[in-house]
Amino acid sequence: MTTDTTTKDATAGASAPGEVVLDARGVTMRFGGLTAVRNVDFTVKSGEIVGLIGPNGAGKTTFFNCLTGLYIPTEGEVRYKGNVLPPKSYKVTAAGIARTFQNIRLFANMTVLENVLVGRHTRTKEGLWSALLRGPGFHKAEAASRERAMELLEFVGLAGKADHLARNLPYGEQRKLEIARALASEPGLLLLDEPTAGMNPQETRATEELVFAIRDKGIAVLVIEHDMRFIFNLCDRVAVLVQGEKLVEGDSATVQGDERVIAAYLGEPFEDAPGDEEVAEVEAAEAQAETTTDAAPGKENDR
Ligand SMILES: Nc1ncnc2c1ncn2[C@@H]1O[C@H](COP(=O)(O)OP(=O)(O)OP(=O)(O)O)[C@@H](O)[C@H]1O
Repeated sequence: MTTDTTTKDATAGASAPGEVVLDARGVTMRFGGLTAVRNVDFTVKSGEIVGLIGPNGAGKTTFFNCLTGLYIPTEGEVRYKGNVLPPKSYKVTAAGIARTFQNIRLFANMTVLENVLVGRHTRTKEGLWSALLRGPGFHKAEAASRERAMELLEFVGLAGKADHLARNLPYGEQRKLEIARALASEPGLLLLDEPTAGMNPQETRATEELVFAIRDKGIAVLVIEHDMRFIFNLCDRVAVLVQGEKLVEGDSATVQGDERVIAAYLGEPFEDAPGDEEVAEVEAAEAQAETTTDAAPGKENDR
């Protein structure tokens, strides 16, 4: 049981159901002449799992970066629980938004437990002097942090590997560890950037279960992913970005059935798609060719 006041409990970042936790208004991000994200309005409420999808280069990661203080939007603003985001990513984490990255960013030569402890630094109040002097306050805080880190490892299924070096974990477990480290900052909103990239189907299903369990703790989740089956199984709501703009937003069925989404992924249907007449002509020509071949003596031996 966690008793120390320097740490928060498992649901510290949780909010009342239905409360808007993330509110992005008119977010635009330009890089020189290129507009990567254009005038996007977007909200996430507590208790929700929201998906962000779109073809390559649609602006998903850029938008994520605008939500985590990595980029300051050229226009528009982002609020977390009513407050405009601070312009530094560590301050955004401290405010309650945690994230994982498309390319895993662990401390490879630290243990699994140490990686989670690093994620807790925004939630411990012990200062430099306390750490240097290693007084009773420091030891108490450290014990509480370890206890919480172990709880999180238990939650993601890695408690048995707390002492392993992060670099020795298989790929799927490294992704779980990243999630545990993000949860260590006790967020109210967790952003996952392609959490199933490179995973096999079993690992993907396990990740789905893990995300549901995170949501059940009262943490809102926003996820970017290319695996459509994963997204449509998982999300209460899905937004589609295309060329930096939000094209469609709705529940899975609405988004899956929207012709504009299909067109954005597959390209517009051919204007001159072959009609019945053309198909009949081709079939007739093929039949004719077959007859000619069969009739030609010694044809088999010519090959
Ligand atoms: N730092 C940057 N400087 C200049 N252009 C950038 C920068 N970051 C992204 N872009 C451009 O912005 C556009 C959107 O890129 P972004 O990576 O956000 O798309 P994405 O939807 O995440 O793509 P993917 O699914 O391939 O990861 C692209 O044209 C990209 O080249």
